[in-house]
Amino acid sequence: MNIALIGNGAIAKYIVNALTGTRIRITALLVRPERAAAWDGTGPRLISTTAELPEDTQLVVDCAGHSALRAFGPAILSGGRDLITVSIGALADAMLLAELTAAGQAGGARLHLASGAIGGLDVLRAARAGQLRHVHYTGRKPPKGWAGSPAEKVLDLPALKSGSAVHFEGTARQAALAYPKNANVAAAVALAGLGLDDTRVTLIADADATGNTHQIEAQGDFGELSLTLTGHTLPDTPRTSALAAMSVLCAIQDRRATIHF
Ligand SMILES: NC(=O)C1=CN([C@@H]2O[C@H](COP(=O)(O)OP(=O)(O)OC[C@H]3O[C@@H](n4cnc5c(N)ncnc54)[C@H](O)[C@@H]3O)[C@@H](O)[C@H]2O)C=CC1
Ligand SMILES: O=C([O-])CC(=O)C(=O)O
Repeated sequence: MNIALIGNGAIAKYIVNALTGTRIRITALLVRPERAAAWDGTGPRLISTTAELPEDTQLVVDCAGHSALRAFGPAILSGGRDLITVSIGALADAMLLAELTAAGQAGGARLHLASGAIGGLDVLRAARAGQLRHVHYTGRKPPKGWAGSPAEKVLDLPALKSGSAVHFEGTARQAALAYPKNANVAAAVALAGLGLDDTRVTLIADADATGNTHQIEAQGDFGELSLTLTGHTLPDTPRTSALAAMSVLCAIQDRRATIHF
């Protein structure tokens, strides 16, 4: 199978590394123009437009973030290529969601949402076939994991040396739009379950946290779900859980499996 990746950051590096020497070939990395212009000819080819995607590319994988999904997603789908994304919070923008849906329908292609840094989405998806009454997601990271996010406006993150502080409470849609690099899990939980406007979200900076903790509390006709996942982060970034990168790899590998979840 031949795939292209969007992005060249922490998640993309994990995927490139994991796929090296396997039967899944990376045809190109879609990156910002200045990065593509500086390509030295080693490693996967660097390109900056979807028009440059090598013809034999069967699948594109977004590991870059909301702006990249917005910039490249519609053209990839309308061009007939399936797309896997981790930038799930971008779908909180109703116009982008409509654009991606129309592009997929026009091109006969599908957008697959990687499960990302959380588990339990299968429970929520099945549970909503009955009545799902309440879903609350709590995301907890060490202060440095929230650097560059709106948490900086609410808290003095470097000064938080012990204990924890809430810096966001609201809906999953509000969280996803305000925290593009930190609330994709909130959006995934919402899209799997009660939806972006009815899923409650709490985001916490915790000086005592050693990794990123994700909690789901849900109730409905199915019963009750209480899930806590304490994730290790990727070596390149204190912000991103390793499981997010692993879920992308899993989604890619699933494309080749005859029997899969
Ligand atoms: N679903 C989930 O559970 C998670 C989702 N994410 C999403 O994945 C994204 C990537 O995460 P990391 O690899 O840790 O970030 P990173 O900052 O290490 O890497 C992002 C890469 O994408 C590139 N990029 C960003 N916007 C671009 C654009 N418009 N065009 C071309 N290249 C672009 C950057 O230059 C960089 O190479 C995050 O921004 C976040 O939105 C991250 C963690 C968990
Ligand atoms: O990687 C994580 O732990 C979660 C994250 O950043 C997100 O939800 O966007």
